[in-house]
Amino acid sequence: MPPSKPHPTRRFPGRCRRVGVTTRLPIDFSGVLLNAQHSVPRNLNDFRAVLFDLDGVLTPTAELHRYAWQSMFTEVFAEKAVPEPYSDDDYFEHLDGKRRYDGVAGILDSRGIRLPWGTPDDPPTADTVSGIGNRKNDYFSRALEERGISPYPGSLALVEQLDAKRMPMGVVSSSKNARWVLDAAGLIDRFPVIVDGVLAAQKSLASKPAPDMFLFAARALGLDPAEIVVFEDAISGVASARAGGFGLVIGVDRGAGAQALLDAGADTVVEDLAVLTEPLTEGERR
Ligand SMILES: O=P(O)(O)OC[C@H]1O[C@@H](O)[C@H](O)[C@@H](O)[C@@H]1O
Repeated sequence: MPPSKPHPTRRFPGRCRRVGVTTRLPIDFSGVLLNAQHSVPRNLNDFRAVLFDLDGVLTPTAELHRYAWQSMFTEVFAEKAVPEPYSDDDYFEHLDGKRRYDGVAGILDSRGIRLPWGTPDDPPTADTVSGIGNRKNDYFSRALEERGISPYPGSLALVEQLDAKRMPMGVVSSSKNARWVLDAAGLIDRFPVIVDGVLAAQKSLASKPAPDMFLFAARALGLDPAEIVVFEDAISGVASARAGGFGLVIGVDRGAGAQALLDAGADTVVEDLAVLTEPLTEGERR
């Protein structure tokens, strides 16, 4: 199963190897929606690293999570005869961007259901918050295995351009499957810093919208949050980066809604990271 899949678990050093290189990120923001409440620089020359959320920012796995949550909660709500059916609004309000069991607890709470928390080892049949979360993980794992995953082309292009400029980059994802997804998408070697749901559990880092996971990544990079750009598609994730005092928070609208992301504290919202890539030169196009 994904969490125990044999990945080359890299322990990231206290300080990212590539930090300290003075990098320039000459991205032009003209034409991109800006939040009038914050002053957004015209370019990113003052920033020294980039942190990406994973599901819905680098890879279309938010779709798989949505499908898995919907399948599992439809089943569980039927078993428990819950009158208000599960809907996509539940996903964006209670689950998107949050750690697995926090999401389950949020939805159950919204329906007035209280269950024991259980432990991460609970089987998918257990009537506990953890058991229900693990039941969803079975759906997610099967879907990922059957369908596979590739990065969004625009996200891959931006990551490649930043990598070429030796920009330090990291991933901050609530998912315990993050390393599996990054590996399957061929991205894992791009990121010297990965803060995922497994590490968050080990270090007791609070779920987004608390800033803990992003702040942990900033410390691993050896940088002040104000020096770092964050890309996030979840309302909870945008709020988390804003609460952490990150220098620039770019919302990626994959369904949460541009206004909701701006309201949560995004400086700007894009629909795809491709709009931030530099155009290819004639030679590169050939
Ligand atoms: O159950 P996992 O793989 O640990 O993922 C937890 C959460 O991870 C987040 O990245 C996703 O946005 C959520 O949809 C998901 O529920």
